[in-house]
This record gives sequence, structure tokens and C-alpha cells, in this order.
Amino acid sequence: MYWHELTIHTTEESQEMISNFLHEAGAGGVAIEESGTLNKKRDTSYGQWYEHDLNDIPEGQAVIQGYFADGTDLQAVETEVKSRIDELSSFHIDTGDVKMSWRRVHEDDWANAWKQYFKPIRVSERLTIKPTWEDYTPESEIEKIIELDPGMAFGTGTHPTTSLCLRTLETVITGGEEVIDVGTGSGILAIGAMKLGARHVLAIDLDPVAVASATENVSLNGLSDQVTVREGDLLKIIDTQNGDKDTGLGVTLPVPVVVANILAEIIVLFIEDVYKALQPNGIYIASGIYKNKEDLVEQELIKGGFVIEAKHRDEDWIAIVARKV
Ligand SMILES: C[S@@+](CC[C@H](N)C(=O)[O-])C[C@H]1O[C@@H](n2cnc3c(N)ncnc32)[C@H](O)[C@@H]1O
Repeated sequence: MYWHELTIHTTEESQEMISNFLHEAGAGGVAIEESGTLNKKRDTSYGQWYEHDLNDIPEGQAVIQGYFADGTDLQAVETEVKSRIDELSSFHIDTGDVKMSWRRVHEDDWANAWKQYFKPIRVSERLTIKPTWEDYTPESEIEKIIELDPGMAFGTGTHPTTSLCLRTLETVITGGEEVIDVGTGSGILAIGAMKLGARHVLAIDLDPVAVASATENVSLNGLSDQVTVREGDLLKIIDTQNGDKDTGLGVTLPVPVVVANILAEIIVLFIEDVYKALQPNGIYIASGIYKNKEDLVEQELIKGGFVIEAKHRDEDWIAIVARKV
């Protein structure tokens, strides 16, 4: 079987959004080639893999490939993706000098090819992400395994924002917390929070593909009773307006922890709702923040009634730990 590969050259900043557009345009798979800073040394201390040499891709740039089945209206896909990329500028997202090109490829070239690169990743001392098709034996008693088949949803842990967020969760979860994970993707953060000792996680995503993937991964980890996955836009599926109450979705408001690994432009849209959903002194982990949006998110969080407790970085991405006061 043949597929059509759409390659898009863009910026590191807009890679997540554009890969979402490809999914939404019907791609049967999306690959993001690693981007970063020229000559930067990468952390391989936990055996992380990197498919491409950073020096192949200019600083701040990314290459995204979407795969479309034979018979797809390629012109319609290209027009839709182009117009959505153009819209990003209204969010002040720099997409750079976008270049698009098509190539016809044999299925074997890509369908499972990426799996050979997705190996167990030791994110931290306590968390390891293990692809379901790989064998892996934990190296220590405290090491917890996140079983994952990301399929088409975002969140393999190879993206810096995901591993950064997992490491940040590790500094926040002490045991017994109820957590809301906004933009759950593959469900990786929800599963990570549970492995770290949370009591229950409500995992929300706008994208039905993500909801299906998260549901499957939650089940693979035997956590279907402890993680509730729901399709929804930000926090709109819960009523944050009134005080204490059972949401009927496994968590009771207000909760002690909310985590969101979404782009900065989206993070700032629902700070008020997160504030209402959190207990006094509750923690909001806001991640997915590219370095040039750090000040914006920080100021909006402070304006929204939070104090900044900590900031964690990985490559050019930042996770902010904010406490409700
Ligand atoms: C960068 S991915 C993060 C996935 C995963 N949590 C991780 O850390 O790897 C962002 C996710 O947010 C979801 N998303 C984007 N906008 C959203 C919204 N308004 N409401 C809920 N989810 C949203 C996307 O569908 C995507 O799955």
C-alpha cells in the first residue's frame, strides 16, 4: 500500500499545532523530526533517543511529516493545512518560512518504522516510559513504568515538554491527590500522576483521537477505575463556578493539582477557570511554554492570583509551577 507524505518545514514553536492540524486533516500518522539548537549537547543520561542529529535542522526549526492514505484529496488537505497555519499568526505564533512538499511512499517506509526508534525512556529516577512492544526490566524498586502505545496522539515522552512535565509532576505529587490533566493527548501525564501516587485523575482532551488513545493507554496500565478520560474543551466540562462538589468524573472540586501541557497561547485562556478549580494553595503546572512566551504566561498567572513557585526547563521549553494564593 502507498501513502502520501506531506513534509512541512516550520519553526519549533509551531510544531505541535501544525502536527495537530495534520491529524485533523486526516493524516494516518504524523512524525516530528527533532529540532533544537545547533551544536547543543543532548541529555542521554536516561537513554533517551534522538532520531536525527540536531545539526541537520537549523536552530529553532522543525520538520513535520504527515501521512495520508491513497485516494485522499491532497489539494484539499494542503489548502486546509495552509489556511490553518496562516491563522496561527493571529495568535502571534511564528511559523517561519513554511515550506510544504509531497512524496509518495510505500507503507513499510513509515508505518512501523518509527517504532524502532521509540525505546524505553527513563524520564527520571522514578518514571520510565515503555512502549508496549518493548521488553524492559526496571533497574530499581522505585522505578515506575508507564506502558504506552501513543498511536496518533501527542505524548510519547520524547518531546521535551512531556518529559519536563512528568519530572515536574514528580516534584508536586506527594500521594493521594486528585488531579485534572487538561490536554491529555496519549494520557501520559495522567498515567504518570497515578504512578506517582495520585488518587484519581480527570483527563480531558478536545481531540477524539487523543481521547481514544488516552482511554486505551489508561487501560493498558490497569488504571481505568482511577483515570476518567473525557472529551472536552479546556475545563468547560466541569462547572468551576460553585464551591465544593463532586464532578461525577472521579474528582471533587476544588482539586489540589491541575496540569496542562498545551501551548502558551492556550494556557492563558483558562487561567481563571483553573484558579476556580483549585483548592487554596493548589498547584497549577503550566507547561508547553516556548521560551519567548515565558514572561507572558508568568504575568498572566500572577494577574490571575497565582504565585510562581518554580520554573523547570528542557531545551527551549518551560514548565511553570504556580500556587494559588
Ligand atoms: C502538546 S499535547 C500534550 C499531550 C500530553 N499531555 C503530553 O504532555 O505529552 C496538547 C494536547 O492538548 C489538546 N488540546 C489542545 N487544545 C485543547 C483544548 N482547548 N481543550 C482540551 N484539550 C486541548 C490537544 O488535542 C493535544 O492532545
